[in-house]
Amino acid sequence: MLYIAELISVSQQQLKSRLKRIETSLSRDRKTLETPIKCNDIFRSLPGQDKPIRMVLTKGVAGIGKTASVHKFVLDWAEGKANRDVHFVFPLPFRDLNLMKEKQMSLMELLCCFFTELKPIKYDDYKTIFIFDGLDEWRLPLDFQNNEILWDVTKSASVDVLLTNLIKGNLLPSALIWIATRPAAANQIPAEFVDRVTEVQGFRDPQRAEYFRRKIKDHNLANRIVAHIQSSRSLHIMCRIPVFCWISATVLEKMLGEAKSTEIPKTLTQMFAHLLIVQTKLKTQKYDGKCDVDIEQARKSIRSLGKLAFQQLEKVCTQIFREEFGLKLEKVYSFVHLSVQEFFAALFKFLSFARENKKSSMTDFLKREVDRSLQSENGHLDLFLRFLVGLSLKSNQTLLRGLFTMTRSSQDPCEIIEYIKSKIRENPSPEKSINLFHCLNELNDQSLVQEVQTYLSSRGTHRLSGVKLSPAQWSALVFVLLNSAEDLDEFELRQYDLSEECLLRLLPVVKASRKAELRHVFILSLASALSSISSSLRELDLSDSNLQVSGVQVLSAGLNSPHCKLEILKLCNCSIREEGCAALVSALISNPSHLRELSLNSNKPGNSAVKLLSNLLEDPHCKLEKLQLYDCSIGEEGCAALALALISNPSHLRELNLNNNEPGDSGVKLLSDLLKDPHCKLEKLQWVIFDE
Ligand SMILES: Nc1ncnc2c1ncn2[C@@H]1O[C@H](COP(=O)(O)OP(=O)(O)OP(=O)(O)O)[C@@H](O)[C@H]1O
Repeated sequence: MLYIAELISVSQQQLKSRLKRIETSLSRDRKTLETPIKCNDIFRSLPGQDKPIRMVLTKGVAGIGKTASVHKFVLDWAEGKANRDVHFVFPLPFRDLNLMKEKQMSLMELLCCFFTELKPIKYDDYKTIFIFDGLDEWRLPLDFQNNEILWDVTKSASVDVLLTNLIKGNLLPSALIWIATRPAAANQIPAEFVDRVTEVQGFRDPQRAEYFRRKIKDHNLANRIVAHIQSSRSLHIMCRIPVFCWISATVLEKMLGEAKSTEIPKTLTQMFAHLLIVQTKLKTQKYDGKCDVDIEQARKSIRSLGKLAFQQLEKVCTQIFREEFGLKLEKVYSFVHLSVQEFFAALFKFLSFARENKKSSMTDFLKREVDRSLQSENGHLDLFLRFLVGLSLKSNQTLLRGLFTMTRSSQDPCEIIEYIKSKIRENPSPEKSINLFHCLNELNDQSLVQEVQTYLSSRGTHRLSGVKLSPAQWSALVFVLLNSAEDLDEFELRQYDLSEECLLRLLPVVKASRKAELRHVFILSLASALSSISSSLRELDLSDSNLQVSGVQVLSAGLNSPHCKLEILKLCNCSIREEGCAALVSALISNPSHLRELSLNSNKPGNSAVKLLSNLLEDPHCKLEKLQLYDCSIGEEGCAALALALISNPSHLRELNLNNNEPGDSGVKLLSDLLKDPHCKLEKLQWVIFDE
């Protein structure tokens, strides 16, 4: 273990320059703020985390690779490459569990149904993992409060009762549980039962390129596809999601591989329209053994698939086609991906309108669909709407003319563009307005986006200061920032405007960033960002804000939320006094906070608050590893309390900065003794004392 104790007398000038150096080196030291976890290590605690992990909730948007991660986990275990200490892994997709939703059975019977070779044994004696994939597809409520309590694995109940009891740990308490879900359904599992929340974040640049190079055998072609995707902003963004990589690879391999030059798809509708053409040709050649597509037959099957897709989408029943042998060898069919279903549904709706509805105009039809999608709370019609407006464009209809004859001429898109913009101006939720921007993109309208891009194009800080943005422009800004080609690693409010309005408007961007710097701002709204289940904020710097007691209290409420994932909190020079400090400590002490680093430099917590802080360090929930209390007027009493706490066993603290305080002789003595104590885990302690 490395002890660094600085007990030196230096002049104030020297001290300042030393501290400057320390600060500079600290700010250069930008560590990864999110901890990447390999899927095989999903139940493994990270260094410094003592609590065993029983229940993991993994979130991720459609097609990002949740099921792929689950399959990899099971495969590696089955091949003995990982988790060799685990005796049984039971993958139970929610989609298949739906087939059992009417039945009454015991957990044991349920398992024997899925795994026919299974013998009823005492699973409590074995290390067992249950994996439930696709919570978003589960069709029954999970009533954790009112469902009957079940302890016995041989006692019959409905499947939802079995599930709530497994998740709560009533049934097989030693079994580990992994649930994967799209974000919208994640809140069905109460946070108190979840030990770890992870997120599948898809491909970053190198992985995207690797995907195409592995999938496409011809190296030159693979490189051309990678270059094309990099050159198109929208494709580049879409390809964060592996399923879009698959679609893009299928389409682009064909298009770029052919000698004749066609316009390369840039929007989602274009890409899916090409996918339909490519797959229809492929089916004709591969399964029908013919060269030319039988147009009539293709139309018929696309229409039938479209009808099925549309009807099931309306019922929010999700998921071109995959055949599986599901339970008891019944054949189960599903769309390869929800987005494919959404495309088919939109195509069906569009063709039906074009064929049947002679009275109403296309624009009125689209307006009604825009309204319907805005009313849907869970967003299940969002992508459907994007495809629908995309299909209304003449260029996309021309693309599909080989397969369909459009009996109505397409209309000028100006009117529907204006209607969508008017809806954006009405300031819907950020998710809804982002989808409306995607719709504008499908209609090749970039006007609102270009407006805000002119503000953003000026480099430097405070670009929006003094600028009055309309609600639509704010939404456009959020859209641009969320869809920027670079991954959102760091958000700096000062780059835009240091106002509370700016912060509130850009909150969706703050939530999506891994790191946010919001210096000089007084924020009350932040608590909502911190406590939101979709918050990915790991580091927050509020230094130099006049937080006052109410500010700290609101912030503490955010910290108290089980969804808060903050690991690093900097509150330097925030006028935090005793009461504020106490609120902070009580938030951190009462819940399993993730905070590892806390900077309270240049505040005035007072001795009693320092004592509370010391209690916090002794609390078994506290995971703090680094505490900065530079220039906090801490006297002998405070130092003594801290020293005592650090001798206590559970403290994880590795670094403590007490520079520029007033420990007095006895404080200094206690701190020096502390370093000799075998219980103290400190690796770095600083208490520079300077001569006035
Ligand atoms: N790591 C990966 N490497 C290559 N392909 C991948 C990877 N992850 C996912 N894919 C591809 O993306 C498709 C969608 O992935 P997957 O089904 O795992 O997504 P999901 O997050 O479970 O989506 P949903 O919420 O819609 O069920 C897969 O069929 C596969 O083709």
